[in-house]
Amino acid sequence: MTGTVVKSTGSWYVVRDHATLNLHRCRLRGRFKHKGLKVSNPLAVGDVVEFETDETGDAGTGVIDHIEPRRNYIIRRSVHKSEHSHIVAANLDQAMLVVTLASPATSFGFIDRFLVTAEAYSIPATLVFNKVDIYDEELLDYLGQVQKMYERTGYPTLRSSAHTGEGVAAIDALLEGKTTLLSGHSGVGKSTLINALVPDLDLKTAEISEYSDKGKHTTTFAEMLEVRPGTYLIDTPGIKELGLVDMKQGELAHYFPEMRERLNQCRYHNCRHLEEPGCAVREAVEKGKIAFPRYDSYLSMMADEDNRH
Ligand SMILES: Nc1nc2c(ncn2[C@@H]2O[C@H](COP(=O)(O)OP(=O)(O)OP(=O)(O)O)[C@@H](O)[C@H]2O)c(=O)[nH]1
Ligand SMILES: [Zn+2]
Repeated sequence: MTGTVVKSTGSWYVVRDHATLNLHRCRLRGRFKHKGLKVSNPLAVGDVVEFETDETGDAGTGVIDHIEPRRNYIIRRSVHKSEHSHIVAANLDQAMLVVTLASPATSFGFIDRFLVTAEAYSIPATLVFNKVDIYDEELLDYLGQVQKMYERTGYPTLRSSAHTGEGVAAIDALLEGKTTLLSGHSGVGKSTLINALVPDLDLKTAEISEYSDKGKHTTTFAEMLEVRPGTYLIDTPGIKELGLVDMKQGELAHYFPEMRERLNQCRYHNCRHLEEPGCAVREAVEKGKIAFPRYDSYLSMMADEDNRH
């Protein structure tokens, strides 16, 4: 049978059968090895697997014996060298970042890091500006400018209020028929939004944990929630920021679309877009064609990379 992993505890996986939509608590048969991928978890939420129900075990249990090749995946890089990285989720159609300009404001640095990560994995990303119910006129005006900046770069944006319900239908429409990774820093209202988007959320999460909590290690990496059949949200509780893939410093500009399109216009092919003469990126920043906050994020990410090496 074929199914999708909707929750992983490290030792047990909850798999939704594609045919019946029933949940099965599954373990892995044998050991799975990744070619050239050093990760602590062989399977992640979103993985499509072949499994067999376990005749001898409890009803609803099974054994996974095959993993389908992934369309894409997001890895959370370990902080310490001794630790392996782990796969947060696989087979995503898009990513959505919930942010807010108030209480507490999300920094451009945080937003841009997320967008760079999504670019690196070729996953389309959307920004949702939540809590608009508490923005005053001035802040709403500023929001308009911020939205314009991201829209110009190619990222769709939405306004929402989990409290008044504004924008929730628009978010729901964007999710239709897709598997979406939902992310956001603590306090932006992600849980409140998920509650508004996923009907019977408590029931559904209870049902999933009934299957997974029987395992010993219940560290949850991520969970796939059903908005309706065919439409899924992947929540990543406890993950504040996605780790960037390992990239060479010279690659960073490729993950800023507005820089990417100008790279071949720089005088030097190995231009880092810092102080080099004849830099098309800097020129575009000076002419206002590249938004300064975006370039500023680029500079601070370059500095971070410098510190890591
Ligand atoms: N004014 C306003 N407050 C909101 C909105 N959405 C959420 N909040 C409030 O913001 C706080 C945080 O909301 P949560 O949904 O718990 O935020 P979260 O992003 O899930 O944060 P964690 O639970 O820490 O991960 C709560 O006090 C919510 O009531 C909104 O649209 N407008
Ligand atoms: Zn340059």
